[in-house]
Amino acid sequence: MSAFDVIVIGGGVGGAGVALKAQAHGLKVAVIEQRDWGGTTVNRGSTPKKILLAAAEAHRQFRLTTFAATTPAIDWAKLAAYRDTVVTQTAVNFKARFQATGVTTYEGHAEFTDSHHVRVNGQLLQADKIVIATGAHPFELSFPGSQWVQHSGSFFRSEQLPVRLTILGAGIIAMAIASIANEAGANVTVVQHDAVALRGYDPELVARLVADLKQRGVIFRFNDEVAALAQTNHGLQVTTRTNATFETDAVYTALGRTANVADLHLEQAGVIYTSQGIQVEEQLQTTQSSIYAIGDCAAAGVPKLANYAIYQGKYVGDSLVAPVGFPIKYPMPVTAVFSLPRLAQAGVTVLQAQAEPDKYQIKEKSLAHWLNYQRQHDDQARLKLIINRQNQLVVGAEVYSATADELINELAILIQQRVSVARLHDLFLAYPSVATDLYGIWV
Ligand SMILES: Cc1cc2nc3c(=O)[nH]c(=O)nc-3n(C[C@H](O)[C@H](O)[C@H](O)COP(=O)(O)OP(=O)(O)OC[C@H]3O[C@@H](n4cnc5c(N)ncnc54)[C@H](O)[C@@H]3O)c2cc1C
Ligand SMILES: NC(=O)c1ccc[n+]([C@@H]2O[C@H](COP(=O)([O-])OP(=O)(O)OC[C@H]3O[C@@H](n4cnc5c(N)ncnc54)[C@H](O)[C@@H]3O)[C@@H](O)[C@H]2O)c1
Repeated sequence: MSAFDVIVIGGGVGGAGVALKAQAHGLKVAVIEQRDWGGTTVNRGSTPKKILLAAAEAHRQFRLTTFAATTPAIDWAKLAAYRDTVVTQTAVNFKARFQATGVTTYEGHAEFTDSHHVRVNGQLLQADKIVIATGAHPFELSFPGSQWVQHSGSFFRSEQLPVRLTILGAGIIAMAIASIANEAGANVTVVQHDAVALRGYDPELVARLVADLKQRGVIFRFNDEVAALAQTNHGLQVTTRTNATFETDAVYTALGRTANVADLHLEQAGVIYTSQGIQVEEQLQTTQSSIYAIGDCAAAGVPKLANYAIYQGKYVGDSLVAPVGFPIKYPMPVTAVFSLPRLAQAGVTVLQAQAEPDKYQIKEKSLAHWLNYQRQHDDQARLKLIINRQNQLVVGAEVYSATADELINELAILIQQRVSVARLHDLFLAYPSVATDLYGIWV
């Protein structure tokens, strides 16, 4: 039987965060991966998404900025081949990094036999500490014809662009798929069961994005759900709860994700989980103190995002050598929706500020007249800054623009460093750039 100081179940970004930290601390570490090294992020999430998005973005920029009579079409087959090359190479590098640093890798499905033992490919492994980093899978729906439904990951790895595609859910993944597919020439329909798209983001900025996508031809069906799908000679016939019918070629779900816990035999290890994921306390220990859970599989009360999974992984990697003795403390939240244009937020949100008007003031600024936005025809670009009324410091920001993901990171640095206008003006930056616009927009 092989024995380790730490076994990590799951070779995604969270698992890598723990394993590489623990290894750097001199521990003997094993990582077990059952499917693809790099997990969701590398294989079905942000890596393939951002490759496809680059093409859609270039197409949109060409259309908006060149005044050309026609825009060349995206060659989806070649784009897909390039995407697969990048994904494959990234996954290979992911595994190679473990091996280069001395982490032992296993390929196969891991399951607990007790709180210190895990079985993989019939082999029993033992460890003092075990970290569960098994991620999550797409939420499934069940209705007549639901066997024709694919997951969002299938869109990001598709070989062909469907002519007509339908997305279930109007969340963070749906908006990225709708933006990419629409720009690449597909007819897109988004079905959202209630009236709220991109829950948690400023509804006014979300309405701008929805209106923008509608104007480009995306159909939104709010307050509706798909009730049945049937195969026809021409594709799939969709019937909704409100009895609307339409034809489509592919249906993708983007309805949220459920923790991967079912086949780990957690009961053998004394680890409790709920529908939210594996129960963890504030130092990410499960109900069995030698076992931790991190990333998308843990019910830790934070967004299920790659940056949180990595942060939790590093925290646990440190705790394994010397218990930190204090709860995990998360940095200020910073997130982006990779739609065209993008939405991004940092710190206190507009919705939180609106709920506490005595505490926060919201300052809204159009960005459209700044050169960086003019040159990109980004004429809807907007920024909302949240100001703490007591000390007049900026504590949050939301941005709607083609480059919102970049600006939000710059704003996040200013917010976290509590940078004053005077200090910002002392900074010497390359001009003209998105960063130098900050001279004019910071309060
Ligand atoms: C389409 C999409 C786009 C996204 N885009 C972004 C983004 O832009 N920014 C962002 O921050 N986040 C994004 N996310 C979220 C991000 O991908 C996840 O938060 C992140 O992957 C979580 O990392 P993890 O290590 O917890 O899980 P995962 O990356 O899912 O890794 C878990 C690994 O564990 C393996 N595993 C599971 N069970 C077992 C077992 N029993 N034995 C062995 N191995 C097992 C799985 O095969 C998997 O490889 C996106 C997600 C999706 C689906
Ligand atoms: N840029 C990023 O940071 C990024 C990008 C993609 C994914 N992610 C991560 O992936 C997770 C999953 O994303 P997602 O877009 O699948 O989930 P989501 O929670 O963002 O959105 C799901 C949407 O589907 C709706 N919905 C639920 N049931 C429905 C039904 N039957 N019919 C129609 N609509 C229905 C929900 O109301 C919600 O609006 C996110 O929570 C996030 O953690 C992050």
